[in-house]
Amino acid sequence: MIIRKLADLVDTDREQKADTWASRRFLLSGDGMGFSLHDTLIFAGTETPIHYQNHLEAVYCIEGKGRIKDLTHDGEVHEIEAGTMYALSENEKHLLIADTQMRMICVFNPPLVGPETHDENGVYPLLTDS
Ligand SMILES: CC(=O)NCC[C@H](N)C(=O)O
Repeated sequence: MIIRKLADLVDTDREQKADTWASRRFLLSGDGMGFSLHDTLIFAGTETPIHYQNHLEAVYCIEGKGRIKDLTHDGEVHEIEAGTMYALSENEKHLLIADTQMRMICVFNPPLVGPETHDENGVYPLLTDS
C-alpha cells in the first residue's frame, strides 16, 4: 500500500510548477499503478493552452470556477465548477480558463514519469522510467 499526504509533495520533485498552474503528483509511473494521479491548482485569472497528444487525461474539479474551450470541436465552451469532470477522450486540444483558483484531481494514462511540463504547444512528452 502507498500512503502519501499533499504536504509531503509540495516543493519536492513530485511538484511541477508553471506560470498558470502547480501540479502535485501523488502517483507516478514508478509507483506501478498504470496511471498517474495529481492534485493540481489552476491559478485565478489565467488561460492555459493544452494539447495532450500522448496521454489521455480525466479531470475532476473540486474547487473553483472557470471553463474549458474545446478547440478540437469548433471552440465549444463548457463551464467548470466544483463537481464537474471532463475527460479528454479524443486528446482534445483545449484552453483552460480559470475565473477563480481551480483545484483539479487529474488522472493520466499512460502515467506521467514526474518531470513533465508543457512544451510550447501545451504537450507533455511521452517519457518512460529509465
Ligand atoms: C487540469 C490540467 O490539465 N492542468 C494542467 C496540469 C496537468 N493536468 C498536471 O497536473 O500535470
